[in-house]
Amino acid sequence: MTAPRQQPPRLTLDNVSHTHRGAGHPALERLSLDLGPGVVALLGPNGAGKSTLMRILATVVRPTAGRVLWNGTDTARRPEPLRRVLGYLPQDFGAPARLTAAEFLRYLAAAKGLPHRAARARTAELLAAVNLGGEANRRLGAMSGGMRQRVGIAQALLNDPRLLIVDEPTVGLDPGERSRFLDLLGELAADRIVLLSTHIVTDAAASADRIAVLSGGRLRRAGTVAELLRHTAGSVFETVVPSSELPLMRARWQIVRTARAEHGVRVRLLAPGGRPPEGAAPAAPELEDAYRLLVGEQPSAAFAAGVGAGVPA
Ligand SMILES: Nc1ncnc2c1ncn2[C@@H]1O[C@H](COP(=O)(O)OP(=O)(O)OP(=O)(O)O)[C@@H](O)[C@H]1O
Repeated sequence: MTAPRQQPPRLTLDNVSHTHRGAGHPALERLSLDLGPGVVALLGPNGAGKSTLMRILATVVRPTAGRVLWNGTDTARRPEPLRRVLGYLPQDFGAPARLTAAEFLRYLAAAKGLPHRAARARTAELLAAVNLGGEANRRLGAMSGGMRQRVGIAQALLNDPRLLIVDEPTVGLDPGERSRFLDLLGELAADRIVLLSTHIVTDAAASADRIAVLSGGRLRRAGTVAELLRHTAGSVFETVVPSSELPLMRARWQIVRTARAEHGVRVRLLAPGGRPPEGAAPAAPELEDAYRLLVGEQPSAAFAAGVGAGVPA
């Protein structure tokens, strides 16, 4: 007999706003999103509202307006259905350095009420799932950052969550650890919603099925990488200028990046709907371009007022 299939989880944000007590401005404003299984990256700069949103979704704080629905149930009125199936890896999960990976997981399993034998079995299963089967007896204090983060994921999986929230998980990991960790999130997302917050565009590009770009408490756009790139088509240009012209370029256009070139500086810039610099060539958009366009930091205002007008257009 086959086990009955679980309904795919569904998380709906309906006009969610939040103003922290005593704060002069909202941390989140009228945010709406509908999420199913897969990795979703919340991508935004510092102060965008990512942590506030994650704490609302983890039912730690309530939105001051709007609703969050877990499989149709309002999580502010009835948080238990979501809490039962929630896994959370905060930025620093306070790994106790003296405990081994297995001791730490067995301790948490016992705290969640698992009997001794079940806790041992679950610990072994989870360490294998995060590719740490051979490291069960290594102390957390003797692990690399990437290994510790995988233990962090293992603890978040103890209750086999349907919603896994992971806050800025790749900070401090080297490139190899980072990519292994992001691959693991992808594997875990087959039948779960994995919500990853990050300000690193390449992490979002490498791991996410969908990306929600947040800045200033507002959802700027959500979609697949392809959808975000389509939105950016026709706005990205590259040109080479003498390095002395760079400040003026910055005053007039949003610069994505610069690189030294043989005869000056290669500049990648955004000119949405406007005029690119004379001689600039259109470039195929990348996620970094889409993100910068959506977050929309403007050319330096100090220059833009006057000096920028001197740049040849
Ligand atoms: N407890 C609080 N009280 C008052 N204001 C807060 C509080 N927590 C966050 N804020 C403010 O809310 C806004 C959003 O902050 P939040 O921490 O959610 O952003 P973030 O995207 O997670 O940023 P970071 O990447 O820096 O953690 C910021 O303006 C922040 O100063």
